[in-house]
Amino acid sequence: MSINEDYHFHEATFIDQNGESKTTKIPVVQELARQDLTNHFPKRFIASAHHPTSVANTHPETPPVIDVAKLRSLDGSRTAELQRLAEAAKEWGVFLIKNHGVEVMVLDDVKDVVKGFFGLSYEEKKMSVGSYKSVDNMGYGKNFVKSEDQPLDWIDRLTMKAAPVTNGLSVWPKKPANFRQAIEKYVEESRKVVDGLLQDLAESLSLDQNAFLQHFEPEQSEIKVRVNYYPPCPRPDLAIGIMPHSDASGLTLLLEFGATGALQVHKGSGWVTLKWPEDNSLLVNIGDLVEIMSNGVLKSMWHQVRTKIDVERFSLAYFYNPPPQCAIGPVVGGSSMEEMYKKVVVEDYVANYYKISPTTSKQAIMYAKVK
Ligand SMILES: O=C(O)CCC(=O)C(=O)O
Ligand SMILES: [Fe+2]
Repeated sequence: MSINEDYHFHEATFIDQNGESKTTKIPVVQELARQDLTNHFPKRFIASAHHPTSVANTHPETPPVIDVAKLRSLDGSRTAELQRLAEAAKEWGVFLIKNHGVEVMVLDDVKDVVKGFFGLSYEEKKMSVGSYKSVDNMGYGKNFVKSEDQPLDWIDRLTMKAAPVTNGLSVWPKKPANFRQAIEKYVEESRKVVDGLLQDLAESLSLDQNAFLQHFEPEQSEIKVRVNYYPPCPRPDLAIGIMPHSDASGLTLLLEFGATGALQVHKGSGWVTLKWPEDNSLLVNIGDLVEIMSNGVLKSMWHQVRTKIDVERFSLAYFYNPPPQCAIGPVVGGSSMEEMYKKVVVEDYVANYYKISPTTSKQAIMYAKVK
């Protein structure tokens, strides 16, 4: 069987270094993965030269687990849990939450519709999903593609704007029929969780409880939902699921299922593989915008996703941002701390992030740093 004819392509349009608009075709990884690639792994997916695998630690670790029930309790356990939260957020930039209050049924429905969507044929997926024209990195199959020769991620993805609700931009899949309903229910429930965590994080840093949350105006704040599907990969030594990046969000809430032990965070001098049981815990990571608001006391997480040889993995990333026109800057809470970041308008920050990404190091945040 020829490896050139039996899969479809996504199209990605980008502006090249000469300012010209280019379109490149990206294989649908889910279909590519069904072929026997052992002896001719496609060159465009070889990322190992850029991201050597040897630096990863071989013993996966479970990130700190924060008990949201304790954070909400009225007894002494709240203070101790706030302290643990501050340590986790500062030391890891990422933590798991349990007892978060999002119901198991809601999570199960999300898992079902996501699996259902990726279970459709390519034609059905395309027919089921509308398109975002000229909106960066949104829609089905779009990726951080900025050139013909960059290594491609071993991933198929679908990104939607879940809030504010707009009629002009809609890529909600029509199949499975309850896709939108299931994700919107999850978004509604998770929002309470992330709003609470934004307050807890501020409080844990001895700031006013609403120091971060005040920017997340309920009607205009943005929630993007990205569904990631990583098919089994015959060469995890060569390909990467998502290349290293930080998220251009305030907070990101991540649900993973199918497999664990693929997300890696950069900690200390190397990559740490994160592994956790599929027990409906959710992972929270600090995004660039909270790094700015916290004046760098919290650091957005530099992370990447590895591929796995024998199992497929799914994740759903929920990116929570203040309204696009909102200006954010460091909250130093009356302390004498020098401001290390400038005030930035959220949409300008995000536009710059997409303009320069992908990057090989944490560069996007430089846009907001005081030189
Ligand atoms: O799949 C994951 O674990 C992480 C996904 C991610 O980093 C992203 O979508 O930005
Ligand atoms: Fe990410």
